[in-house]
Amino acid sequence: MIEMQDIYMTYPNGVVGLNGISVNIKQGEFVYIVGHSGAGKSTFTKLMFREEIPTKGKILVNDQDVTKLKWKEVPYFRRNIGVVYQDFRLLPKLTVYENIAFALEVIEENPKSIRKKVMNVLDQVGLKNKARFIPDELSGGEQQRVAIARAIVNHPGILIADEPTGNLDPNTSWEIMHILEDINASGTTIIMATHSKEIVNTIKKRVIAMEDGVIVRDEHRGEYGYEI
Ligand SMILES: Nc1ncnc2c1ncn2[C@@H]1O[C@H](COP(=O)(O)OP(=O)(O)OP(=O)(O)O)[C@@H](O)[C@H]1O
Repeated sequence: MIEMQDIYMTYPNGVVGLNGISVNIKQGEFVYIVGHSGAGKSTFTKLMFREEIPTKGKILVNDQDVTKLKWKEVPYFRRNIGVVYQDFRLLPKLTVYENIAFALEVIEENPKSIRKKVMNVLDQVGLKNKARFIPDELSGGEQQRVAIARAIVNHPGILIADEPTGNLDPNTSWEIMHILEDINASGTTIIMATHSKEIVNTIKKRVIAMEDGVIVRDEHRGEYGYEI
């Protein structure tokens, strides 16, 4: 469960990112965040995994107030949240296997359990045969699947996807969406910021629309609602 209570966020340079947001997202929901560029979508998601701290307001993730976490508590808190980005953000010199294993090595798992988890998650995203490749040897869609595998290898309760199909062609985008739907079907909450009208209007989910740092629409099985 994610609960935001009256959240305001002003960046250090004075730009207002969020201007009074309250929202509840239940475990297992799939939520699209839509809105024009600069509306506050990324800011909204960054607050959930403590990439940013609000200027005012309370954010509860599974009853824990994220705004009150000490720096040393942040890595442990983030184990329950996977994040994927438009530009994949894989480590270019590491293989697919190593990119995913890295996420487990930093939390001191034993090598045998790491191998099992990495191969299982690669199987889940259909990339078992590419474990030894480096990111440059993969298509954009494959790189995004690796990024998703890395994000879910710890079985997080929440997956945040910030424009995960933004760099992909339509066919590849649908493949990524089907992977996200499968992950959601296993109980993971998915929060996805997107500019894709076609995806939002085809795979119907809750839609939160933002403008100028506030929520202007929040609908169950909503529409994209913008002409972009
Ligand atoms: N690190 C930052 N420092 C200062 N201002 C920022 C920072 N990040 C975002 N902003 C500003 O905050 C506002 C909201 O930005 P945000 O990135 O959340 O929008 P967005 O809806 O995700 O946009 P896009 O669709 O282009 O990704 C914008 O005015 C933006 O310029």
